[in-house]
Amino acid sequence: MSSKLQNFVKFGRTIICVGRNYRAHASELGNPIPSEPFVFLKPVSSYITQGQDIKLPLGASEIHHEVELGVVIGSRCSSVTESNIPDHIGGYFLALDMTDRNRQKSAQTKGLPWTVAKGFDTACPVSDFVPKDRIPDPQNVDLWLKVNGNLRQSGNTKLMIFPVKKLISWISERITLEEGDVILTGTPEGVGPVRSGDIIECGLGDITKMKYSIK
Ligand SMILES: O=C([O-])CC(=O)C(=O)O
Ligand SMILES: [Mg+2]
Repeated sequence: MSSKLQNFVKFGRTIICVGRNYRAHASELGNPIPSEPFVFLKPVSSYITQGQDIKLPLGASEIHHEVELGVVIGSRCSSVTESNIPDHIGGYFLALDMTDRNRQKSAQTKGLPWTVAKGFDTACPVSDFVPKDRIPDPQNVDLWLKVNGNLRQSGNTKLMIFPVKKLISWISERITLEEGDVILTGTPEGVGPVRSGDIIECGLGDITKMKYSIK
C-alpha cells in the first residue's frame, strides 16, 4: 500500500462529491430523486483532520452536517467497467460534507454553482485512512452522526441509489481519476444545522469514528 494513500489529505488530490445518492435525503430537502449520478467538487484546502475545528464561514446562517463514506482511488481510472472497479479502490475514510445550506439553496435557485456553499475553509473534515480490507462490502456499512450526544443521522450504504462501483465507473467515463483522488458518496437522511460550540461525533459502524468541534 502506497503511503500516499494513507496520507491522502497531504497528497491532496481532487475531492469529488456525489449529491443526493440516498432517496430519503433527496426527499427531506424537497429535491427530485436523480436518475443518474451527479457530482460537484470541493477544493483540497477544505480538508481538515482531527484536532482542527470546523469554522463557521463568514456570513453563514445555516451550516449543515452530512456524514458520508469516502473512497480513496488507488490507481488511474479512465472508462473502467463496474466489474473492474474493486481493483482501483485504494481504501476508505469517513467524511463530513459540511454545507452552507442557505447559500446552496440560493445558488440552486439562481442556477449558480455550489462551490462556496460546499467548499469553504474546513468544509471537508475527514477521518484517518481505512484500509480496503476493513470494508469487504462497501454496500453494507452503517453511517451514524451525533450532535452533542444526540443521534441525528443513522443510515446504511445499502440504501445508496448508485452503489460505489457504479459511481466510480460512471465518473471514470467522464473524468479520469488518479491515485489519491477521493469520492464522497453522498449522505443519508437526517442532515441539519450546527452552531458554534457544538460537538459532532460520527462513525462508519464501529470501523472508525471521529469527533469535531464547531468553532
Ligand atoms: O447538499 C446536498 O444535498 C447534496 C449532497 O451533498 C448529498 O446528497 O450528500
Ligand atoms: Mg453531501
